[in-house]
Amino acid sequence: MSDSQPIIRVRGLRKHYGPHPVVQDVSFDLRVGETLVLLGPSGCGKTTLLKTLNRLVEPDAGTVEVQGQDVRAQRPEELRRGIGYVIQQVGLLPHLTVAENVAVVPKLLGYPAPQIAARTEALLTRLHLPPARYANQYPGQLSGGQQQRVGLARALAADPPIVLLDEPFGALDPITRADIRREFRELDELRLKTVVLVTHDVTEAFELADRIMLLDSGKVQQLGTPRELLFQPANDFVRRFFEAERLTLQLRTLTLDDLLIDLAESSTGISIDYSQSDQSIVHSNVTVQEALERLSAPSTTLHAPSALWIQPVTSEAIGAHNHTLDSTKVATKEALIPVTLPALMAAFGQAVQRLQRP
Ligand SMILES: Nc1ncnc2c1ncn2[C@@H]1O[C@H](COP(=O)(O)OP(=O)(O)OP(=O)(O)O)[C@@H](O)[C@H]1O
Repeated sequence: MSDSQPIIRVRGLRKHYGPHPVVQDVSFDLRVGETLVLLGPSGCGKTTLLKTLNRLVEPDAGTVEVQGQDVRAQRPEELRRGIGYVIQQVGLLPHLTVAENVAVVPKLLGYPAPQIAARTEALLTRLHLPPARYANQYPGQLSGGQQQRVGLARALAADPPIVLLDEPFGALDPITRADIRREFRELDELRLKTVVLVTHDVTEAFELADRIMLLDSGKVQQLGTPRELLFQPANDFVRRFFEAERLTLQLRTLTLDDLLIDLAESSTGISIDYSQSDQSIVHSNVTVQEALERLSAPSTTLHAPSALWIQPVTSEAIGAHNHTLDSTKVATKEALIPVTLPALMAAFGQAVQRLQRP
């Protein structure tokens, strides 16, 4: 398999249970290292679709290729060795310790004991379960969030190139869930893997996905980046699905980079006291949400800064900034672009309008 070939290739997949179509003509390609989130209302077929990838469900029609090979040509056990799998009900073996649970698959694969021990220790450490404290505990002695981390460590133990996750954070309270999601995003181990994750949580999908597949009644309604689904919805179902959280999602999806053109316009005429000492610098790749929080949260001086200085960090931003400098002559702090709260809000509004235009 060459690098340009998809690691997962699905064509014309269909599955019925009795008379009910559960997966209807689904096709997609996944690139190595990509995270695809399957999103949609309860019962829309997310789990069924996920399980066709590791042959826990056999489709009625269509093909699934993993690493260039039709999965039907591979023995299910062998196929699953290259595919980590995490489910909401974790499924840890209660009579095995944490370390033994993590070691199950590498042991089955006959890895040497010292290699398994080193891998287990490294994974537990990375997942914030210090081995000295947790390796010899039993699942029943752990919190739900800790069990979930062990489940993830177990799925990663044999270093599979693909990981399937079915509502992996579903059983956790919202705070633990947000924490684990952040850890999950920051885990180098997972950045290199191809991940397919099932959720019905829109925020989770937007935080974790490179692309989202939004399903309804087993049919793909749209497959695209979070930004595409938000700003170029393919149909009314997609539009309605994100309606309740639209503003929050827009604030978290757009970055200051996206607003630079609009900031050039909305900053004109706003007077900024450049001498003020409480202004702080943000990189242009932060989300609008983060910038808003910075401008409205109390700073160390117990009041919010009156302005932020945006430091362009991407080549597009630097290009746009040169344009800003020419047109507005904001040259006092050459490398930085000033923004106040009203200017940020105005630019955000303009950017949303611009991006929503067909
Ligand atoms: N083994 C099965 N036998 C019969 N019907 C099934 C089976 N598995 C799933 N279904 C049905 O197929 C439909 C899709 O189920 P699936 O679990 O794929 O949905 P989902 O989108 O993952 O739902 P949820 O978000 O609620 O977990 C549902 O109507 C479900 O009842």
